Parts: sequence; structure tokens; C-alpha cells
Amino acid sequence: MKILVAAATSAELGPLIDRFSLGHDQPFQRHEHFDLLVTGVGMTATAFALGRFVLPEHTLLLNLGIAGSFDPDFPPGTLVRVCTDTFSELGAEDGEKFLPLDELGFGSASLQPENRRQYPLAEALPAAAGITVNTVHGNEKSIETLLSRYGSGLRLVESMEGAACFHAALQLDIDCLQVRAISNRVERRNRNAWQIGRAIGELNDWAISFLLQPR
Ligand SMILES: O=C(O)c1cccc(C(=O)CC[C@H]2O[C@@H](n3cnc4c(=O)[nH]cnc43)[C@H](O)[C@@H]2O)c1
Repeated sequence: MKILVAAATSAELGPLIDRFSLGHDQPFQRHEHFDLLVTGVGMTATAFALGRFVLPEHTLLLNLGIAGSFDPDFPPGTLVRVCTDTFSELGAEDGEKFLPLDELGFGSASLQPENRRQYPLAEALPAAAGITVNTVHGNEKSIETLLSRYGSGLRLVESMEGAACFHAALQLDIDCLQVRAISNRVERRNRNAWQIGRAIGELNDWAISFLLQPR
């Protein structure tokens, strides 16, 4: 099994990069245990990078990063496994209504990986539902609208890449795990409250253990 680790920024994987003596500046690097891809932020950059760098030998795409949380049970520092992820902005407006992709007849905006293998270290993490966005929510009205669409009790987290990774893995017929460390609550933008260092620490401790498992 060869793992492709994908993250939006090298900063999110700083401790892992140091632990495995990799470089902080190259987008794609090979290591005996895994390959590492830094995609850039957002779904377009992620999809393009995965299209370029996923190789036939990769059997697992491991998407790692920080994320925002809508759920008070997932405060900053919490590690979650995103099991389902939705392109929440893909659709059409009809006056006050939002018509998701599914209702337009263009397939499903919500994706779930179809994994062949089991991954106990990932499966032990709390399960979350993800939405993937181009615009980080930071406005009370848009957060209220979003929660009225998806419900507030859904263990919901937000990233800018997750669903693009699930899409690529499904297209390429490979396993995919998305593990995110919560860096911030999704609320009226309050950058001073983001706990990025703490989230990166938790994420990298987990990822290093995962990659060092005997396979
Ligand atoms: O400022 C820093 O030191 C810093 C270090 C590492 C990473 C960052 C980022 O801003 C990473 C961007 C990345 O984070 C995800 N993210 C985090 N919170 C949210 C959110 O509330 N909504 C959506 N995405 C979020 C996202 O996947 C970005 O790619 C900064």
C-alpha cells in the first residue's frame, strides 16, 4: 500500500515534514513510507494537483488539514474524521431558495469514499460531516442560512478542500481518508480566536503515528 498524503499548505504539516526529513517548499515529494503533496488552498488547486500527482501505485489518499467547526462538541484542538463531504455552494439560487446540485439533476453534491480497506486509527476518531467551501463562513446571517439547510446537530465541519479529495479518490477508484483538526469555530470572523498551532500539533501527532504503523 502506498499512501499519498495531501494537504493545502506545508504549514499544516510542518512537524510531519520535519519528522520525516522532507522539504517545506516542494509541492510533491517521495518518501519510503508515503508520498507528500501540497496542493494549495481550495478545491480548484486541490483537484488540479491531485490530477497531476496521483500515481497508479497510490492506493490511499490521506487528506490532512485544519478546519472550522459548527459543532460545540468539536471545539478547537479536536481531531475528526470527515466521513461525508458536500460541495455546499454547488447549485442554483431560486429567489430565497437554494437548489442543490442533486435537485438540478447533475448528480450528488455529497460524497463518501468507498474504501476497500479498514483503517482502525482513523476509524477511532469522532466522525464528522464536512462541507467544502470557496468562502470561509464569517458572517452570522450566512451561517444561520447554512445551518437551516444542513441542520445544526450534524457534527458539521468546514474546509476548503475535503470534497475535492473525495471526488478525486472516487474518480480514481482509490481509498480516501480525511482527517481534520479543528482550529476555529465557524462564527463571525474572529481570527484572534483561531488555535492553529494547537490544531497543527494534534493533527501531526496523529498523522505521524498513522504513517509509522507497520503495514
Ligand atoms: O496563519 C497561519 O499560521 C496558518 C498556518 C497554517 C494554515 C493556515 C490556514 O489558514 C490554512 C487554510 C486551510 O484551513 C482550512 N480551514 C481552517 N478553518 C477553516 C474554516 O473555518 N472554514 C474553511 N476552511 C478552514 C481550509 O481548508 C484552508 O485550506 C494558516
